[in-house]
Amino acid sequence: TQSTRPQRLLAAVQKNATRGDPRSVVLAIDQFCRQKEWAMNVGDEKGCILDSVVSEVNPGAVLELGTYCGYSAVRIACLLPPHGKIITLEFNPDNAAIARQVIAWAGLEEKIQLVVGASGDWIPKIKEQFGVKTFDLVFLDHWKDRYLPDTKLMEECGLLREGSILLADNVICPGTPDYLEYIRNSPRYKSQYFKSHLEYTKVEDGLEKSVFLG
Ligand SMILES: O=C(NCCc1nnc(-c2ccc3[nH]cnc3c2)[nH]1)c1cc(-c2ccc(F)cc2)cc(O)c1O
Ligand SMILES: [Mg+2]
Repeated sequence: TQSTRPQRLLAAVQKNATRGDPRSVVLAIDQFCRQKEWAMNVGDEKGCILDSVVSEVNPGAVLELGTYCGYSAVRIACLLPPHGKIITLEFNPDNAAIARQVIAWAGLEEKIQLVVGASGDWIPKIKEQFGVKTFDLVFLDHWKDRYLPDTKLMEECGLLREGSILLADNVICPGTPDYLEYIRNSPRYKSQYFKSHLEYTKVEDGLEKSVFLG
């Protein structure tokens, strides 16, 4: 039977990356996506912006919405402080199964908690289920029409504190117009746009970084 793109991406990781070496996993995925098949990872160009934000925030608790194959979860987990953890949410169980194996190849199972399900269902349960008070950093990279409702839900569930950082992928392509309009006009956020390109292409895209002011 025909393999899927995530399965071929995992095979490239297992062939070209060194077990337990997260940076070699990131490199193997970027090479696969540049040389073989495009895939919707945040990628190397926007990934450098992600790295700089993670390093600056030095987060103890990270929430990622939209795991896909685990590329950004691995990239973020590499840079966490010793007790830092990331909870990452994936909707599609087949993608989650691939992401688990990518995360295992990188040797980051202890730092990355992968959860399968819908953000709207999970966000209200995170505090009790995972003993998290608030998140220092949230990386939004899931369905683009969920960025705004899930941001409002995180506010309502008390998952954000004064100084929490939201970093949103794809605010230009595919685009998240309602989220951008809200976050850039809300007195409760201070936002900054980082112009870049859609992963592995010359198409414009960017990351929107927003500080929750409480
Ligand atoms: O759809 C994307 N990403 C979403 C994956 C996901 N993985 N998990 C979820 C989830 C997780 C919990 C959820 N709860 C409710 N919906 C949920 C969706 N969503 C995406 C698409 C593109 C893209 C650009 C140009 C094109 F021509 C085609 C595609 C680029 C990107 O960087 C993306 O991130
Ligand atoms: Mg994305």
